[in-house]
Amino acid sequence: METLKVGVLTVSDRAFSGEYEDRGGPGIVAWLEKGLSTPYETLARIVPDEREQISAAIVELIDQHACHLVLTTGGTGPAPRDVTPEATLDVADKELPGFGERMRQISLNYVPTAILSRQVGAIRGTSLIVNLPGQPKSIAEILDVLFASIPYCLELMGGPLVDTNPEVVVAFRPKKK
Ligand SMILES: Nc1ncnc2c1ncn2[C@@H]1O[C@H](COP(=O)(O)OP(=O)(O)OP(=O)(O)O)[C@@H](O)[C@H]1O
Ligand SMILES: Nc1nc2c(c(=O)[nH]1)N[C@H]1C(S)=C(S)[C@@H](COP(=O)(O)O)O[C@H]1N2
Repeated sequence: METLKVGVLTVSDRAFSGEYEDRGGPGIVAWLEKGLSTPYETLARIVPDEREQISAAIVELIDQHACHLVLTTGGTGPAPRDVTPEATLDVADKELPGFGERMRQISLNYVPTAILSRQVGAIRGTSLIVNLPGQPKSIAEILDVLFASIPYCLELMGGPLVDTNPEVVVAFRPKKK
């Protein structure tokens, strides 16, 4: 049985330069540790808010390291240097608009500024890319709900069977006819 490979990409000028310690990448890894009940591996990268470097990191994680899922954090807002959604779509074959819609809907339960995130979900080849905001607390706020739809998405894309810890989130799979 193939093991799920997750690319974890922090997009932050200040975490990249060392001005502050990255809490985004470790926050995603910590969420996977409590949220997943099936085996997985993670590969983490940090890049500054530079469109080409973000795209290159996504391509490296998927094309060279065969990540089935890439979770990014940061750079989704309206600030001039926020370009993660554009960099994601630059290297995507298809967008999955429901991911952005659902994530903003979830986040509105926490902050009115949820609408400022331009985060997207997209497909490159047979891999799923999901943008999370930069606020470290937003990672669990979103994944605790959103991850219900990710295992079935990975399955439909031909990826490994992934299951979740039901105390965190229950993976939804439609019943077979
Ligand atoms: N990787 C991270 N580690 C720790 N805190 C972060 C990280 N990314 C963002 N934050 C926090 O969340 C806030 C909002 O994130 P955002 O992505 O908008 O960052 P920013 O203000 O554009 O700056 P930067 O790109 O330098 O992180 C930041 O101001 C910072 O306090
Ligand atoms: N769940 C959740 N979503 C959130 C937030 C948050 O704290 N929690 N912050 C919002 C804010 S303040 C901004 S500006 C946007 C974009 O954040 P980013 O530029 O750090 O990606 O995400 C929004 N989405």
